[in-house]
Amino acid sequence: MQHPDPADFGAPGGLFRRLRDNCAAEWEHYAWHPFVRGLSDGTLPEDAFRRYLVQDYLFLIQFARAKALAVFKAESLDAMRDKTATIGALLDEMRLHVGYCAGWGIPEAELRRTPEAAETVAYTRYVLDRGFAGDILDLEVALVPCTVGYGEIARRILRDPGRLEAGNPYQSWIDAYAAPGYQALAKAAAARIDALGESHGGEIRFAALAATFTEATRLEARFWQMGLDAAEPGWRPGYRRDRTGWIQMAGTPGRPA
Ligand SMILES: Cc1ncc(CN)c(N)n1
Repeated sequence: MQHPDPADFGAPGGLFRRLRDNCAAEWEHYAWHPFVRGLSDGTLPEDAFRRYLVQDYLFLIQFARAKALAVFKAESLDAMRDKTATIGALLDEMRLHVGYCAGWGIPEAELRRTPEAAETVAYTRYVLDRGFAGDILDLEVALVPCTVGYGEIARRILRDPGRLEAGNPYQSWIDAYAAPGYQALAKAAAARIDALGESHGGEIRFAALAATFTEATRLEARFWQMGLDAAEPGWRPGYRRDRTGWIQMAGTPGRPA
């Protein structure tokens, strides 16, 4: 476990932090999953990352649908405007994603023809279902582990003593989520949960909201695992394959060899 981040998301005592703290073990498993540690130290097998990238494209399409549902469910005209802007930002991000995948040797045609993995279907349809069945707070709580989680993950990686910076093949992915624009988006998402908690009965509804948040967090971790399952078995963070088998990389201050 790492030290607390001074620029943490959500207000102390606010609904976002209460939801996150309520599922601390599940959140830790998501935010510091072996996949994430492999991104940080650069040892994640490329097959795992490619599998993740393709499925993330499919995920983002469904995520845009969920954001559109949030416009429909929004509690005010201002909220409708804000949500509409985030859909625009997401659709722009998808264009970048297609270019990024091309850089990893994955053409757009492959993104389009690949079927969704069971983990992608489970996560995205779960979020949509919470939104269809509930109100704007139910939907935003199902969405928030995604937005804030990646903001926190990028910050954890930047503080990781075992991080490989120079020559890390995943550095541009890390940079995208550590960027001020994404960090501001994640902060706003956590603040919105706090505000909706006040206006929409977060206290009295806590048990149901916590169940949704925890399930979405678990499904995020399953999404990382789906990527890892595409790699050759036996990989662990800090290890690389050579002709003789898995070998541990040289030690760093944070990760002894
Ligand atoms: C599965 C997943 N979760 C979160 C994010 C960050 N918006 C993402 N791109 N993909």
